Amino acid sequence: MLFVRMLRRVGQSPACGCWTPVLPVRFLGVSPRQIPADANFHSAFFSGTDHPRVLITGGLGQLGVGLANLLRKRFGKDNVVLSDIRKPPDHVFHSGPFIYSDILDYKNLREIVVNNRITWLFHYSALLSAIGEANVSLARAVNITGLHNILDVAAEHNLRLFVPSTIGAFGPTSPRNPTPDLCIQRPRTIYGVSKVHAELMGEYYHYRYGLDFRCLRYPGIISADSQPGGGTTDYAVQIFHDAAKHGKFECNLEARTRLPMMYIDDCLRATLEVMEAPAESLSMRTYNVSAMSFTPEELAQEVLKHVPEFQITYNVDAVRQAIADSWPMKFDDSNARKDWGWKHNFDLPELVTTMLNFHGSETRVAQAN
Ligand SMILES: NC(=O)c1ccc[n+]([C@@H]2O[C@H](COP(=O)([O-])OP(=O)(O)OC[C@H]3O[C@@H](n4cnc5c(N)ncnc54)[C@H](O)[C@@H]3O)[C@@H](O)[C@H]2O)c1
Ligand SMILES: C[C@@H](O)[C@H](N)C(=O)O
Repeated sequence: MLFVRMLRRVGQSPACGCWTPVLPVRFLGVSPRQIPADANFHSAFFSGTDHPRVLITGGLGQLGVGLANLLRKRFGKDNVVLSDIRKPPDHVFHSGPFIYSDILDYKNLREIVVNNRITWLFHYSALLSAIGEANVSLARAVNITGLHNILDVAAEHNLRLFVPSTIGAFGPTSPRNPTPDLCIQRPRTIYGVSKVHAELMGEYYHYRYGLDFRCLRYPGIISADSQPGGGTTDYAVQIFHDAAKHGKFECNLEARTRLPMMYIDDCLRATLEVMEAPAESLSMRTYNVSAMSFTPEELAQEVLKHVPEFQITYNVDAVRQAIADSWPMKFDDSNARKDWGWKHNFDLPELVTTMLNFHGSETRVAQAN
């Protein structure tokens, strides 16, 4: 299929001297789709009763169902459409609108946005760091080509767009302890490269076309009722299942590998908060967000307080270890705290108690308490 993009310049903004909304328009067939020159791309206003209509892509992964639950509580069940290319389990299918959406299919994306009158888009589809290294061409397609489709559909339909980035957007030449928002970003994974690309493209679309792009760099996210999708930080989720069930865990990272981490409730709340923040409060469009930072050894010590017989052993995965060694050890998120009031609720002790309470009701955690 031939995609041709037309850039339409409509004049210069007096405030910044930059071009005011200039739109990429895709031609599918012969008729160009044009958007009124006076369209407001910076912020859509929603009153208390006029909620955003939300689409979540890649929604059946570790984070999407939790995000849908949070957004449905806030905006109403029917205003949040979850989508993925996989078949949803029964409880997800019955919990609110679900739709098939392949982000590589632009026409399908556009149909969904139009038919559901979408105004906010949370773009969660991706291949994560470890699985991306095992399948570089698919990661490149989903994480880069897919992102281009998302940016275009968001710009064409005046959506507010959230795209998560990651600690993986930094590399061995970045300052690692702490890692600030603005510094060298030369990641060595296809995942990291695609996320730096997403940050830069989103910001470019913001400054060039007025797209309301918002992005947080998440740490490794730890969740109790959803499984991670093939990342380097997955050990910090699996350890709780294994500690509660078997009283032991084999870790695929070295004992002293320090990485930034966050409990899922903090991550999803940060996501909603940055999307609801007034545009004037955002001095940047891509922010680090942080909560805690620990090593497998430190995590195991905390688990031991709840599961006295717990044992951790190490069988290091060379690919994951090399990735982890190139990532930040600690994240500097002072800009998020200053600009839109970010504040985490879960530190290591609360995280471990919460995770083991979830997994432990009929296991050795319960017996120990
Ligand atoms: N989980 C974390 O620790 C973490 C940390 C930092 C950033 N992030 C980012 O947050 C987002 C969500 O992460 P996650 O952990 O839920 O990921 P995940 O790997 O668990 O889920 C990704 C989803 O994308 C879907 N997907 C793959 N190809 C697709 C396609 N062509 N079209 C539509 N969907 C497709 C998959 O089916 C999957 O359900 C990702 O962008 C990820 O990079 C996650
Ligand atoms: C850190 C994050 O992006 C993901 N959990 C990964 O390890 O790939």
